[in-house]
Amino acid sequence: MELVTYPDSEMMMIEVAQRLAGELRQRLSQGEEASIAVSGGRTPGPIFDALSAADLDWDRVSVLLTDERWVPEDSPRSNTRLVRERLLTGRAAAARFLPMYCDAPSPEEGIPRLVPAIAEVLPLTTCLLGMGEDMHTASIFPGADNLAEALTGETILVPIRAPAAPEPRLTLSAAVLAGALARHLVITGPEKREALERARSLPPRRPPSRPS
Ligand SMILES: O=C1O[C@H](COP(=O)(O)O)[C@@H](O)[C@H](O)[C@H]1O
Repeated sequence: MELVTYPDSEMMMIEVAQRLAGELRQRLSQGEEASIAVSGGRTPGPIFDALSAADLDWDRVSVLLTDERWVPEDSPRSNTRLVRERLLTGRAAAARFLPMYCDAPSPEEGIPRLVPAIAEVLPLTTCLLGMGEDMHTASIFPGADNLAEALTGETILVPIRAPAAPEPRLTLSAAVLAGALARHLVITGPEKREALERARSLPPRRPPSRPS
């Protein structure tokens, strides 16, 4: 893992957006389609603002989330809502969005409806991850009910309930995230830096195999 630090977060957000756009552009120059999974939460908004203006063939790009809270799209907690408002706009409005929420009563019941479209765009061209101060990334939370499956299982989407998460969630598994051709974890502030160091000091798990 290459650790890059920036003097200010504005510069970081712009540079990360440029790197993501470059990875998508390179992939599109080699093939028909590209895919990007992005985190939700409070951090990535400025990256989305910059990325949405990138000059690339967005109509050949699939956009999905790394994880979603099981709330309808009009909820302020919806990661989908953030992506629609800040990323799928401007030039990027031409991209294809693959949902990670549907009107099923639970994530478990939604999975069969959501997985087929996601399976089609794997491996991901690139992936933008965030991290919480409790070390969760995507919605892979310490203490989550399905933590082992999320970390070492071979499924694509994993339902998650965790003490620190107010609602049920769906997350891409570590296998899908690890299978991305490029991965970026973006954090800001000393608390998340400390969380990152804690996470890096943990013993490694069995590396996930790529889902079929
Ligand atoms: O709940 C979530 O949290 C993480 C971190 O979010 P942030 O608000 O601290 O930036 C995010 O990466 C994840 O996608 C989201 O669902």
